[in-house]
Amino acid sequence: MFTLKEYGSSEQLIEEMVSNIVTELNKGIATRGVASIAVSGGKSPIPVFQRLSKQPLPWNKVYITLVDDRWVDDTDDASNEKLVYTYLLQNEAKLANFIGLKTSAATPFEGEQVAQQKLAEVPMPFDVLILGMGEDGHTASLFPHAKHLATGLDMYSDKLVTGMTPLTAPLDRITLTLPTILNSRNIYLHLTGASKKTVLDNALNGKDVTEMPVRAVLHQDKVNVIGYWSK
Ligand SMILES: O=C1O[C@H](COP(=O)(O)O)[C@@H](O)[C@H](O)[C@H]1O
Repeated sequence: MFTLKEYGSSEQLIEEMVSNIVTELNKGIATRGVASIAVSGGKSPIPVFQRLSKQPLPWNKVYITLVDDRWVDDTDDASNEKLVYTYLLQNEAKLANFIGLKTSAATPFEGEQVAQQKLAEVPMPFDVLILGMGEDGHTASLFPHAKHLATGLDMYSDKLVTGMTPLTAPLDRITLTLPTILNSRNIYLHLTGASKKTVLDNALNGKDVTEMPVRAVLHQDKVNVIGYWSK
């Protein structure tokens, strides 16, 4: 089920989203002794990471991973892993356990197996998984009309990750598959700006997941998805 929360300012959105993340991570730690969160890359998460990194939590009991990454070196500005190190694994959150998806393989397709083994260290279901959405309707690195999209969307597959070559963006990627994304207790879809609201409305009003892969997350009844939107 999808619910949209709209905020008057991005500051209000970030404050509430971070407070909800902290609540869910604390709940996970109280119940299971550990908690996990999968985060997106791109630009939208930066202020969330900055605020989250300062929250008092038993961070040594928190596992952080990525929903996707670009197949670039971790020193490259396009690397989502670099983004997490720069903005989230700071301050209090320095103590968290981070498990990235990138490996030393030459391509994400060759790296899938090792990435999958790394990911097995992260407690699942994720307590929280945060998604973004591109103007083309991609989420994580599930890209419209991409060759490996069917693999990524296959709910009967036991693959945790798949390589992806987007047609609408540069760089090969590795991404969690849809069944892995939906193996979450809470999914938050973080959107900023009027144009993303229009894209979201289009996604909610149509069914073709090949055209807009984010629909596979919006139109499912396995896990509640909360959209956080502000101008
Ligand atoms: O390429 C990517 O883009 C999306 C959206 O990023 P945003 O900056 O427009 O929010 C992101 O969710 C994904 O993780 C990233 O790899």
